[in-house]
Amino acid sequence: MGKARRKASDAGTERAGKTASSVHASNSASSSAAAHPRQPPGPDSAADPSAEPGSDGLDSGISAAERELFGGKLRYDSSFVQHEQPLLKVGFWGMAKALPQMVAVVVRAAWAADRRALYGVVAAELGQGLTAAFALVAANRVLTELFAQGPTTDRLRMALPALAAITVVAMCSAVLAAWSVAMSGRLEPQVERAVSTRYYAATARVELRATEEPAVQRSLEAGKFGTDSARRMIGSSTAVANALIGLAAAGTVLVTLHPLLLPMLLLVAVPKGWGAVRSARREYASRRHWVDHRRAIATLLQYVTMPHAAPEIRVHGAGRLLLRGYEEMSASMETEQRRLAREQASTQLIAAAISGVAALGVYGVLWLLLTTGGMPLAVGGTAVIAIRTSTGKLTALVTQLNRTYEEALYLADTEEACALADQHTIPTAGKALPKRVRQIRLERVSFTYPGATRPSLDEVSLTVPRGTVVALVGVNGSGKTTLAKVLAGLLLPTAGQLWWEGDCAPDDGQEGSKEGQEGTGASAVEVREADRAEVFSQVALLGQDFPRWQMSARTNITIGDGTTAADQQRLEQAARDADARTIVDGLPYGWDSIVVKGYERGTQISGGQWQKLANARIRYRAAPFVLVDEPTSALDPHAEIDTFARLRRMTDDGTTLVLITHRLAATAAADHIYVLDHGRLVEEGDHAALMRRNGGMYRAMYEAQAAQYGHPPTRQDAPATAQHAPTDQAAAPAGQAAAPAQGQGQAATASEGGG
Ligand SMILES: Nc1ncnc2c1ncn2[C@@H]1O[C@H](COP(=O)(O)OP(=O)(O)OP(=O)(O)O)[C@@H](O)[C@H]1O
Repeated sequence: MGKARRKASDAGTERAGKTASSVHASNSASSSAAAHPRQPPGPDSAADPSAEPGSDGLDSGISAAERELFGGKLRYDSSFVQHEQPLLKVGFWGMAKALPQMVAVVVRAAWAADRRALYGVVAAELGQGLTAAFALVAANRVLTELFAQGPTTDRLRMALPALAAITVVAMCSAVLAAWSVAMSGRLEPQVERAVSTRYYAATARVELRATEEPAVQRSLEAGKFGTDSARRMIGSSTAVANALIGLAAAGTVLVTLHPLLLPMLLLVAVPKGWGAVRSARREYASRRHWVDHRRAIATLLQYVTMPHAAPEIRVHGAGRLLLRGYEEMSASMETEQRRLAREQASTQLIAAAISGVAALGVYGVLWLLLTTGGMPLAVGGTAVIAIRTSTGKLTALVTQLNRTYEEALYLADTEEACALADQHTIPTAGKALPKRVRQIRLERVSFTYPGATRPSLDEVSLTVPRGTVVALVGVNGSGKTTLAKVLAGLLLPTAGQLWWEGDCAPDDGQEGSKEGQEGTGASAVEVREADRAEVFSQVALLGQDFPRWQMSARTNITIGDGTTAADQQRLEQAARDADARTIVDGLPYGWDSIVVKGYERGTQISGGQWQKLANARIRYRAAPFVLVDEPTSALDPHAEIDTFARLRRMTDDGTTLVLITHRLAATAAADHIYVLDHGRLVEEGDHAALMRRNGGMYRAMYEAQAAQYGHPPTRQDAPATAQHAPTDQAAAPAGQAAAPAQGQGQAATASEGGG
């Protein structure tokens, strides 16, 4: 029993740890904690674990260190705690009634994953129940022979067949138990994989906007914890089945031997069952109440060993602060564990005492029956054996039922998350894009993030013509990144329309042509109706905080095209184009080097080198629309100028570059510049035109930057840095001519405000 409880506890700790890593991975953890401004309890509350958990479960149990380090109780906004109360509320019979439904979920998953293994587990468990019943019958036979009249040797000889049967049955039982272990060992990882694959595949297809909704976010987060619950449920359901079958077998044999034996068995077993339930609940309640504390401790320790925190840990003395917090918070945990152990011990003692009294009564009744001739001695002996084995089974049943129920709640979260993910999934069908996309055009596009009070994009109208460099400029928070995500089809406009416009092949029967354009060979598909997979296939993205895949240098580039097998030639070309080849040459294992430390073949690369790899990744993708957000923020001046020149050259083959950068020297070479402010398009034009605009936002930003170098620019000239940009503007790609008339009256075009 203790072992089983320990296991359940481990599972909980594992969960807490798992969440801790999420906390640690996301800066939002602390902000989330801050989002729950609670009045902290007095400093003694942690040291007074005898105090009942707070009614809201939030305020009590906080230590001084936790308050100092986290500004309050560290409560991660994860709904993995949402089922803790129901579990505590549901009684034993409630659990028992819910059992078939719970087990059905996992049986269905097992059935789909590996039927033969499932049959194997079921057969082995049924077989074990039968062998247990057989063993009791054989034991009864042995006792009957032993208590019979006659010389001892004769009685022993008579008992031999039954003894042999017991041996054979014990062997069969051992083989069946081993078979069950082997089959469930085969089944468990398959079920876990099936559930995980379903969950992660569904999650990866969710619309980006939906993931911004707190309810969806929470549900998807909660679903994570049920993936390994499916595996654990195989074990716990098997244990429940085992205990049930064993009990049924023992009960049947006992009733057959004497009708009074079954109620007697229950009299002994029920107190133990009560003790098990009470202990499991108390442990669960304690874990629930202290889970945040555990997680906070885990977070502290993770920081101590995290490479990116290492400098501050040493130089700022942050390590000392964390370790002090750890010691204090651990001391609170130890006090709680001592309290729990004391209470568990007393429950065990009470249960054992009641059970002992019941056993005394039972043995008294047995004695009475035996002495009055109401029961043969052999049957009495069998009853004692059955009572002993059955109490063990009943205790196991209660513990495992508790555990199965808990796991089933987490699994239900996963099921719910999958259903929600399916509800918000990116559609897999849609209209095909024009064969030759000429431009992306936004018509009064607005976008508001879920829960936001104001739009991040406000009626923006603009055009991104194929084969040009389009720069998005604006102060922090003006909506540039949001606009890039809308252009990429990741965020759908909450209002307005986004058109992918181009030419149809003469006879391709293209649907979605705009009215009035049919028959002209022109076509436009609105993004909501478009086949989104096709939209994504047109786009390469390099975000501000691009992912740094903890994988090989090769994969960090080839992952740019996850739909095809890695191509070495394409890889080499992409690396050369992004000036990343020299980085790979310097790595100890070349392309196979893992670009983070901590693994074999692992090595650390610099921030700028990461950025070059990411630049190579978008080249490897070879998509016609490339959206880059601050692609040079970590590069040295020469590398920066060179990278912008290389990016500019991408348009030579008709690729479109949407460039977001605060380095206005680079935007000077763009074909068209859109200036955003508070989500609105406020200016547009090329650099020279925008610089002629008196009081213009672009000009003000540009001049502020240039002044840093002590060389205020003249209004018309392109800056000196821009001259480093390739001079291939002369070979302006088709479609560029359409660029200046894009703002459609919303933004002040540079010529309007020309000074
Ligand atoms: N996930 C989000 N949820 C809610 N609001 C968001 C989210 N992302 C951005 N915003 C808000 O939208 C607005 C525009 O943000 P965006 O990241 O597009 O600006 P930006 O111009 O790219 O800024 P920066 O120059 O700092 O990168 C900001 O007010 C920001 O707070």
